[in-house]
Amino acid sequence: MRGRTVPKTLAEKVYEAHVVRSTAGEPDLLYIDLHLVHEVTSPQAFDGLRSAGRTVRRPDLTMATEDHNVPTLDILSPIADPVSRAQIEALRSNAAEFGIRLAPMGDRDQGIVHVIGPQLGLTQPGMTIVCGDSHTSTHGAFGALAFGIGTSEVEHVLATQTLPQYAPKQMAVTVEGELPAGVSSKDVILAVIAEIGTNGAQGHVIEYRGSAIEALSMEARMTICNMSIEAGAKAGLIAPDRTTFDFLQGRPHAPQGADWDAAVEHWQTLRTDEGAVFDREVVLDASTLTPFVTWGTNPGQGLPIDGIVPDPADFADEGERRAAEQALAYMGLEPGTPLREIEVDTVFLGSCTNGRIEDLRIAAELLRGKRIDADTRMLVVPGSVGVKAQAEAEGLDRVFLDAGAEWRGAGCSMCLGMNPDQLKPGERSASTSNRNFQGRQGKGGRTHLVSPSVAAATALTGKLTAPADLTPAAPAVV
Ligand SMILES: CC(C)[C@H](C(=O)O)[C@@H](O)C(=O)O
Ligand code: SF4
Repeated sequence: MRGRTVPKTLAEKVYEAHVVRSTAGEPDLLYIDLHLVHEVTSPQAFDGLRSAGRTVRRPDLTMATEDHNVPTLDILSPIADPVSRAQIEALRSNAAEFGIRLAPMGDRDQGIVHVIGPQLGLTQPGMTIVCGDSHTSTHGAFGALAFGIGTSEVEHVLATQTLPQYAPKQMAVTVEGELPAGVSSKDVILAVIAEIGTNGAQGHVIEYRGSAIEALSMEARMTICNMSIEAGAKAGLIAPDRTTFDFLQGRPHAPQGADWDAAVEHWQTLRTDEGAVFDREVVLDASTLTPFVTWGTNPGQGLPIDGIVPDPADFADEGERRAAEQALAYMGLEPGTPLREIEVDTVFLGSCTNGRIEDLRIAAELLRGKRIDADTRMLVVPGSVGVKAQAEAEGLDRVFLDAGAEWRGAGCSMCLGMNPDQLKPGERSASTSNRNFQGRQGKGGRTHLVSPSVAAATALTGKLTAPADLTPAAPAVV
């Protein structure tokens, strides 16, 4: 009888293919295929290399960009904030000293680290990808095992191109059926986090699968994988398929010619085996989902937009009740208020969650020929210079400007306000980013996480609004 191999998940396959050393009682040593670097989490790592007299082991597998601190207006003037300026300057001198490719402000490849990796075709199926940034999970949309690391680990990867790791647990999020019109992958992931909580996937890699996931574009898949970390997951991934290969083909770093064919042949094997065991599984019916918005101060405090601000007293769990009380006090919200009645000052369309071309197209379609609410400001910040150029080639910048929105340069921007794009104390935003923590978008700022279409609809009315609310009711049949 032939021996049977144990069925494996996709994440297990990618992990095991990269183990270069495994010893009982010790972490495995994992080979890293791609190391992305930005200015916030790298300065001490380079300092460490320098003081140990070490070099970067594989500069060719390392790529740096400026994103968190970059101004989105007037990028040619010196950065006013001394901390921001120092981080950018440190990255520039470190990249030059250690021979690492850098996309600085003004470069055509500059942008948010998780937007440029896929855009350049650096992100590929089956890879291990790390970055000193929690939203590295974004790259899992290509069937890569991609996760955030700390600054000391950045130093380790720079020096050795490897990382000590323990095998993560496996979780499946299966979404079957068809998403209703106006419901996006952002709503799916907000619904998942609302269901399992911000620690629900702790220690796990999530594989997203099912017919609703397979039907998503790469941009939409990236949005879902991006927020895996907000459910506490180590990483999130999706098996590569035709959609993945079509997205990658022809990109600057994608394999070409015969190498491309060989790569696709290999990538097609990157699937979870029949019978592979997951430690946890969550199943969602796509047809029941609606636009989701958050009302609180963590990404799990979200509800369908048809809902009302919850009453903390209704939470059975003591911890959740306290968290809800604190969240409502910070957010300045009263229990029972319909979510649709919440007025915002600012709409932010951008970030590594929803700052890609498809996100801008979706929002622009809703704004075309209309004016945003007179008391609401809308900031549109493309995720990269490449996304900005593409949007301008399609005339989307005009659509946003004609609607009264601001069209900015590429970067993280108001996602976390490390640059001048911030909320003032007490101001409220509808934001397509991924975190609604206290003070995240500026001290005292209040954030409601939404999808790009809810962001655009909200900009038009000045209140949290679903795109379907804008469509005039169909005439009654006589
Ligand atoms: C600055 C960086 C370390 C941080 C992260 O790791 O996620 C940032 O990108 C964020 O989104 O909060
Ligand atoms: S856009 Fe936001 S979430 Fe993404 S890397 Fe930048 S700060 Fe972090």
